[in-house]
Amino acid sequence: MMNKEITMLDVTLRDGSHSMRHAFTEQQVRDVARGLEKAGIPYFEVSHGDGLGGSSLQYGFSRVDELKLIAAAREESANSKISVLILPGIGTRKDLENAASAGANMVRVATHITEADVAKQHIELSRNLGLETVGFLMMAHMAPTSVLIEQAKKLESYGAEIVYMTDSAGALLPHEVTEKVTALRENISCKIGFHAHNNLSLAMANTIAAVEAGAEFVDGSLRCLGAGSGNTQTEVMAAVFSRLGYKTGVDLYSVMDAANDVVAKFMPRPQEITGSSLIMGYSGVYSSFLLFAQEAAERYGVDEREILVQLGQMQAVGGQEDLIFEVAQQIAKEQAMLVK
Ligand SMILES: CC[C@H](O)CC(=O)C(=O)O
Ligand SMILES: [Mn+2]
Repeated sequence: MMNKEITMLDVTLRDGSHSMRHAFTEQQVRDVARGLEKAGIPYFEVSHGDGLGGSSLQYGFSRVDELKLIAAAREESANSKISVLILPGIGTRKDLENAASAGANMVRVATHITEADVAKQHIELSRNLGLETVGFLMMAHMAPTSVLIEQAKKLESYGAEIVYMTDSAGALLPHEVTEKVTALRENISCKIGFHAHNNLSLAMANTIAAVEAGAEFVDGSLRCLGAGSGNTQTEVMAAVFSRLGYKTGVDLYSVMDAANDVVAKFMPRPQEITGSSLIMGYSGVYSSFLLFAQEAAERYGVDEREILVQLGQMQAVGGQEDLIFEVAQQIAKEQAMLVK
């Protein structure tokens, strides 16, 4: 039986920005965009890893201005729609207007799982600009399903047309995804999306669980290029959903070519599940903290896993990147006291 449709959204050029230390060149973006367009990927996202306006000392400076990258991607894609991510408090109304002028069709307004209230203004603006509008709830493992539902209802009431549940830490297990997406399906009427990270090697399994429970939009990245161990692998997802009898509209060989002939050629390291990214999934730490934790571990001579475990215990959230260095410094101090 081949009927059920799902919509794939590729985040290589946004979540992959974390893994690239925000150093995408215009040529890389053009090549990936052309590959995704050729493969028939219906949506792909282009922004700084931390969303519009993310280029900063706190999150890392972009090598090339994201508006230039969005405009370049637009030139390469006639059919694929371009999404941008925005975190209220980082990206401004002006950033959103500029992204729309540069060619964005969709805006995903991202907040921590308990903070949907702060998305209202950006969702309303996005709707007024005529953009497809998504509410994107991050770090979903940190709240019970009742809170997820309450927050999703808020996003829907502000005008979100799609609500995403985001496993930012790659910490959710398949039965938890099933339970949460089922509850979303029963409680909101807009479409549901799911975004995974592969820190526990569960991104594909969790994405299947989400779709079987009612998600219609699913994120992936080519060769998993994304924060932590990366995302559900786009080209694998195209193959798996085809085997499961879903229609994606994506051409398998072309999307494999984009992954292997384009992205694999410039990615700085393979997206493996290392000791650290495994701990991120295990302890529930924001995937984009990975490279910061590695840097902090090196600077203070401590085990990066210790830093991540403590960040998990502290329930650190996005925006608290400076905490990573404070925690590393504290661990180093404690270790020095023990030696004395
Ligand atoms: C910092 C934004 C973040 O990378 C968004 C995202 O993809 C996630 O929470 O997984
Ligand atoms: Mn992500």
